[in-house]
Amino acid sequence: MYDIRGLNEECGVFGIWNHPNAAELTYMALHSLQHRGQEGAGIVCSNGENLFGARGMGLLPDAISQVQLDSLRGYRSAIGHVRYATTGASELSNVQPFLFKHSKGDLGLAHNGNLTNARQIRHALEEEGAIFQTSSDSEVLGHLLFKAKSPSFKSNLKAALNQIKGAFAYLVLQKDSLTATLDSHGVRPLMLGKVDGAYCVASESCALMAIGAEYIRDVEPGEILTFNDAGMEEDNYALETKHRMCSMEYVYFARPDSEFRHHSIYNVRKALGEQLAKEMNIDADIVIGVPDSSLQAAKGFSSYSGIPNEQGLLKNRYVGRTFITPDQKMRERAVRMKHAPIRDVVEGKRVIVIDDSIVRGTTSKYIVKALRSAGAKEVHMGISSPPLKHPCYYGIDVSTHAELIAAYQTVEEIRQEIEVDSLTYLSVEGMHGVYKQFESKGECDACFTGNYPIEIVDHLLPEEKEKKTKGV
Ligand SMILES: O=P(O)(O)OC[C@H]1O[C@H](OP(=O)(O)OP(=O)(O)O)[C@H](O)[C@@H]1O
Ligand SMILES: NC(=O)CC[C@H](N)C(=O)O
Ligand code: SF4
Ligand SMILES: [Mg+2]
Repeated sequence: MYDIRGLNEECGVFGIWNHPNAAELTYMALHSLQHRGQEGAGIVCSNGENLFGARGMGLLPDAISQVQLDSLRGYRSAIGHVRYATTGASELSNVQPFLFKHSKGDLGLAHNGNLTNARQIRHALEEEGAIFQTSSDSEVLGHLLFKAKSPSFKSNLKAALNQIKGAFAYLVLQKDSLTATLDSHGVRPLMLGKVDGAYCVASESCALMAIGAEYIRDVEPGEILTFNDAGMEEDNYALETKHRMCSMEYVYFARPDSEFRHHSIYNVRKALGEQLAKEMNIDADIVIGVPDSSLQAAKGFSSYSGIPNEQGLLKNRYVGRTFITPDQKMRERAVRMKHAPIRDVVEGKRVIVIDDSIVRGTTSKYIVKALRSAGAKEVHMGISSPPLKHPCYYGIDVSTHAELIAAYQTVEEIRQEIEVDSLTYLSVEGMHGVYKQFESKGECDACFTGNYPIEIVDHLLPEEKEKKTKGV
């Protein structure tokens, strides 16, 4: 299976404590997080004594059947997960939440992110006799928790969290508590909410809205929230914390109706477009966005520049993931199926087309050709994020160096390759400036700058990533 999307998402998690419809609400919330992962989904529930789970491959309705969901009805606490693999193959054993059966008590585990020292820890644990059930990085936390000696779960958890490195929003379900925790840099989003008096947490606030929950606040870097029958306990495990929220969450990954720090992603993307217009001094007749994720940036570009915003491209919403071979020719065909120009809108016009990113250049190359063949007089391209030059090790499948066109070509070379009249990327400073306007306290920008905020211990070698991408 090959995914024609240029950028792949990165898992979503949801958890709820003490609600009579825990499983159903988790299912609904996962539906709203489906854009974050389409390879598999699962739910683990607690009846106050034991844990039970259902999981499967594919989109949520394929992964969890009505019969399975019915079997989880009536349990009062649950965690759920939608997966896009970053470490470990795309197969059922790696679909989360993981459910550990142990004499110390059952434990459910759901993780969004990617650990950068999982291989090292796993190797050490295997040397001591541990037997792993999956090839996923996420499983190591479970082993560290069961191996710990203290009678206090909290102190075992803190010790384990201080051992793992990387990006993580982890949910841990036990018979008497639900724990939510974020890595010390807060790379992945996690939101706290409340519905009918029950606490819940979700990767994005759109999932809270979907179930009618109140969105209370964002979970902070290094924070541990414990929910049990006494309420919510706020704590933290990290000696040092920094805010390094993933820049690409704002640019592309999160749903536009989601809010970070109570500011909508919609408005952030519009502001990215405005900032791009400030930096891109090109005159044109119309500005169009590449649907869907770049429509807000195009709106922002238009409102700052005064150039009218039109819908010049139509997206076939039924083309997403396709089962095609990963050669360039088929990829190009798939992109052609996905976007169609509207001739009446672009004919005879000087067009500025806005996209949020260029990964391999497949989308932009096709779109430029398509706009020209529909009669566009000039085609200028504006990208509402800086050039993607480095892979991501923190839970997003931002390709290998070899697949990132900006890793080995200058902006002028890319301009020539995609055959566009001009090409402008948003500056790194411009991007951070926009996030500041929305009360963000600091962001990761490693895929643009190569400045990785968290140590990468395991170093997934480019060749290995290549193999993974090709499903070898
Ligand atoms: O340079 P490329 O390799 O073609 O990748 C870049 C494209 O990938 C993403 O869109 P994608 O098609 O994944 O999904 P979207 O419809 O959500 O924008 C991104 O928004 C760009 O349009
Ligand atoms: N994208 C993610 O957050 C994936 C979680 C985990 N690293 C996995 O591969 O399953
Ligand atoms: S490297 Fe890029 S995609 Fe990965 S967490 Fe940092 S900003 Fe996000
Ligand atoms: Mg796109």
